[in-house]
Amino acid sequence: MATRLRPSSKRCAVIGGSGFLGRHLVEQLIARGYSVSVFDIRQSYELPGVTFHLGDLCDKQALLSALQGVSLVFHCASPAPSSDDRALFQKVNMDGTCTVLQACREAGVQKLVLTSSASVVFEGRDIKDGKEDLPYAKKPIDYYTETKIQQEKLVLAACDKEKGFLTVAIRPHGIFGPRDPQLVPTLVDAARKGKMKFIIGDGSNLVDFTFVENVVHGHILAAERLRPESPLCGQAYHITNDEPVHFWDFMSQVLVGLGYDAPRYHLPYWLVYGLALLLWLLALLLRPILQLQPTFTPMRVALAGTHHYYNCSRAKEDMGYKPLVGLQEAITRTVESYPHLRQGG
Ligand SMILES: NC(=O)c1ccc[n+]([C@@H]2O[C@H](COP(=O)([O-])OP(=O)(O)OC[C@H]3O[C@@H](n4cnc5c(N)ncnc54)[C@H](O)[C@@H]3O)[C@@H](O)[C@H]2O)c1
Ligand SMILES: CC(C)CCC[C@@H](C)[C@H]1CC[C@H]2C3=C(CC[C@]12C)[C@@]1(C)CC[C@H](O)[C@@H](C(=O)O)[C@@H]1CC3
Repeated sequence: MATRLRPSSKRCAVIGGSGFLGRHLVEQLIARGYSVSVFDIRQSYELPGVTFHLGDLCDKQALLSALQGVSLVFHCASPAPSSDDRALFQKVNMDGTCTVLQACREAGVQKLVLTSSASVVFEGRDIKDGKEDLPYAKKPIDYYTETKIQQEKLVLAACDKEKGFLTVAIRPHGIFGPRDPQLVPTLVDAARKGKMKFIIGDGSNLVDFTFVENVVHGHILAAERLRPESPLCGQAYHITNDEPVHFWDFMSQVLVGLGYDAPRYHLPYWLVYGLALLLWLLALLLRPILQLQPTFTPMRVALAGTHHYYNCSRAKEDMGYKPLVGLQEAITRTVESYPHLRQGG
């Protein structure tokens, strides 16, 4: 019989540790004296103190070998929202998360911190200062959101103090920062194609964008405060920059910072949303013969034209969370980190 290593409290695993958030989390964990095993389908960097285990999180045996001697697991793996692949989201975010839970229990892991998303409550309608008690979206706009809801439910329901397996979910919103493959690159790509001239709606909608280092801080606080007697067990926590900003001001700051023009002309929200829906249907119909990836998806248009900002006082009260980096500094640092995406660069 295989011997099980005794879990050490400073030994953790990051599932999805090769990704944008995962890598920032790994770097901070190393700086705080943890030894880290990264489990991912790819290896995107090397770092002293980090061991890479390549595998799919749907494969329990592969997970089990990576979780040996680990007491704390962060699960921040997911297919990219832009893939819009229902089968893949179900397999990885739902079935795969069940496998992660089984593997954690079998390997004797004591704590699991899930990266969920504030979007689990977003249905395309305004959310102002939303608290964690908002109901899950009944009609999620895309497959990504649909499976993130199921994933969060699975993880929170698995919290079991008697069996010594504690879980918590972090719900960040609009993560940005250096090395993000999604927000800034998509924005710049759209600007280069001349698609960022327009403001969707009247431009007054307030939203949260959260600097990646603040999201990492929230994850580590949650892990360290998660104990049998703490209020964190089986709960979800919003982690934001706590500085809602006008969506189009944020986009303009990033674009202008990189040398592009800010969007200027207004288009009615419902017109753009309707067009995005038509385009999505067309892409779905043509999928067997042609792979279309529209820039303006219904989800992106909804996010660009509504209020969606969240209250993070639960995280402040229960885990002493406070953003470490303010929004202006975060935007400056992010813009500076993308010299290759500058206009003419
Ligand atoms: N980026 C955001 O704005 C945002 C906001 C809220 C929540 N989240 C959540 O944060 C987490 C991290 O997102 P990110 O932006 O860093 O994404 P990312 O794509 O950069 O990282 C995800 C990582 O998961 C890995 N992965 C995917 N499928 C896997 C599988 N089957 N087995 C093992 N590894 C697999 C990928 O290889 C990648 O390294 C995700 O769970 C996402 O839902 C992201
Ligand atoms: C083409 C324009 C209208 C917009 C260009 C920028 C967009 C690519 C981003 C603006 C808001 C971003 C965002 C996400 C992806 C990238 C944007 C749409 C998420 C949907 C990614 C997944 C997360 O879980 C969501 C969350 O709740 O944090 C993100 C919400 C914001």
